[in-house]
Amino acid sequence: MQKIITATQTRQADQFTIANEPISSVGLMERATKSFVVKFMEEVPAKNIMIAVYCGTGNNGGDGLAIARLLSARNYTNVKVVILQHSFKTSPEFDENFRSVQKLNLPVHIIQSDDELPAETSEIIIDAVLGSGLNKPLEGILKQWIDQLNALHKKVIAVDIPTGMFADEPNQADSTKFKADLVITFQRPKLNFLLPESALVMKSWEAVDIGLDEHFIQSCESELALIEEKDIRLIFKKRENFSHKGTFGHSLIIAGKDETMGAALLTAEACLNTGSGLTTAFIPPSGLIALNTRLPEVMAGFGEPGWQKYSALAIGPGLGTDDPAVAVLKNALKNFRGPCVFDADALNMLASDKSLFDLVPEQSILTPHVKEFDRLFGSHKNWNHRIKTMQQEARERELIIVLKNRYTIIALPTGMVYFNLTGTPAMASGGMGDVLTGIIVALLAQGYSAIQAAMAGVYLHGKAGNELEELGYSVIRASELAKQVSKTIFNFK
Ligand SMILES: NC(=O)C1=CN([C@@H]2O[C@H](COP(=O)(O)OP(=O)(O)OC[C@H]3O[C@@H](n4cnc5c(N)ncnc54)[C@H](OP(=O)(O)O)[C@@H]3O)[C@@H](O)[C@H]2O)[C@@H](O)CC1
Ligand SMILES: Nc1ncnc2c1ncn2[C@@H]1O[C@H](COP(=O)(O)OP(=O)(O)O)[C@@H](O)[C@H]1O
Ligand SMILES: [K+]
Repeated sequence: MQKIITATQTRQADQFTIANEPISSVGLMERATKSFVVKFMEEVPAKNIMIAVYCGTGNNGGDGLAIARLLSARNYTNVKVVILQHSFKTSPEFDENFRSVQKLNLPVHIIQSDDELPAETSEIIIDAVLGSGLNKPLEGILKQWIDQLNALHKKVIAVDIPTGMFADEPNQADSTKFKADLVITFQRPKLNFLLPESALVMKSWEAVDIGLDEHFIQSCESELALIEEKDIRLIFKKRENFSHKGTFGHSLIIAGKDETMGAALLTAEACLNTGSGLTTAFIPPSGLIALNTRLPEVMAGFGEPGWQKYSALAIGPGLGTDDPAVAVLKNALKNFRGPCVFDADALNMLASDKSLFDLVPEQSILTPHVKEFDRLFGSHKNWNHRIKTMQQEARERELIIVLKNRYTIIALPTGMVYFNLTGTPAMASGGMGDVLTGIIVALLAQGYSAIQAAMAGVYLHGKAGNELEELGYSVIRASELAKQVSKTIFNFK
């Protein structure tokens, strides 16, 4: 688990590292920019490409100057520096790197407030204008310059954070930000990189280690963290020699209606492949032939389930929200006493009847996508706002809320909020959420706690997608992912 820290805490981590390593501030900048350059060289291997490094006059600008010098030392032959002198205030680290650059044979253009931007012929722009020191949206001449640069549609690689983008405060949708193809960021991704609004500003990001004091970072007060593979490895138990189907629990899936039987099949298939000992799917009779044909390992259930024999329940995929579906949900809420995952239409029914929502047992897992989330908890002005809501609701109702997205967010009853980084846009296809529900219920049935099942389930789901993408899938069918998950778990051994 890696804590996500704010811009202020990052500054404190810089200061702590400087004081305790010890290392000078400019030495830390040198280390950061060397890490940047290593990643940059992987992205842009052609040494003769024209590169313009746009620098501000603070430490992000200081980074830009150091990067220009380091690229030049690594035989990039067409590097120039453009300093946007929107203010006459410079940082000492900027000054020191400016002196170093002046000793080299690098073209340096200083643009002052009443100057026009010169024509730009470089193919690559490095954005080192402003970083985490941003304290207000861009305005005046700086905004004009960045608007002009955006209009050039060059390939832009930003240092640490795109100019004009706040790291952790909500960003105004219409404020000017320097649009980046790639952000090479220091030590940790910033919170806002993980939220969908960032797509307006940046296409991708890579975090590079700059040797900030990790002990200090992990001790920062933060309720936000990234899930790491090692966290999931700690969760997984090996299947024992004398284990049998009874060891791995019995999953109950209540899902599907005539038009959406596939949702039930996908949930059940993922559940099987995640190692549930037994799986029973309560589906309408119209789905029986499909179930028996496609998934002979799964038992079909009709009528009233014998609730006590099941270890875990998943309810909702493709279930519909008509009166019989409501009756089924009410019946489950009244009678089932084991761990539950509520998905899709179960969430929609909970949203339309808050008295039902209040019956959801503590430690249950809810897996809404954003629309289901807003139906449950009301509309939100932005994703930062959604995180606050899920944190509050998870705490108050003692639930595990899994808000699905590119980076799925998991809020725990403790108030901690985890971001999952596995997954790929190749997974953006129908039925993928049903598969996640099947994975989670299988983990619950095997005796993993709700927190473990949610975290490991989300991680595995995305990891299976990554594995398939590496095998050459540009789009992944949910049923392919449901198959892959068994191999993904195997790879964990
Ligand atoms: N050793 C270290 O410390 C390391 C630091 N590192 C690097 O430092 C970066 C942070 O640097 P930074 O704090 O100097 O801030 P930066 O983003 O360059 O801004 C400069 C100044 O601009 C101003 N300003 C703010 N908003 C504005 C606006 N809208 N329009 C106009 N001006 C505005 C504001 O000045 P003020 O308004 O307060 O006078 C601000 O102070 C960080 O992202 C990373 O790249 C790494 O090298 C690792 C080691
Ligand atoms: N761009 C993406 N990157 C990573 N994962 C994605 C992406 N788009 C969708 N997913 C994943 O696919 C699943 C979609 O869930 P959901 O919207 O409920 O699908 P459905 O209702 O079709 O089953 C979620 O787990 C989500 O995280
Ligand atoms: K920047």
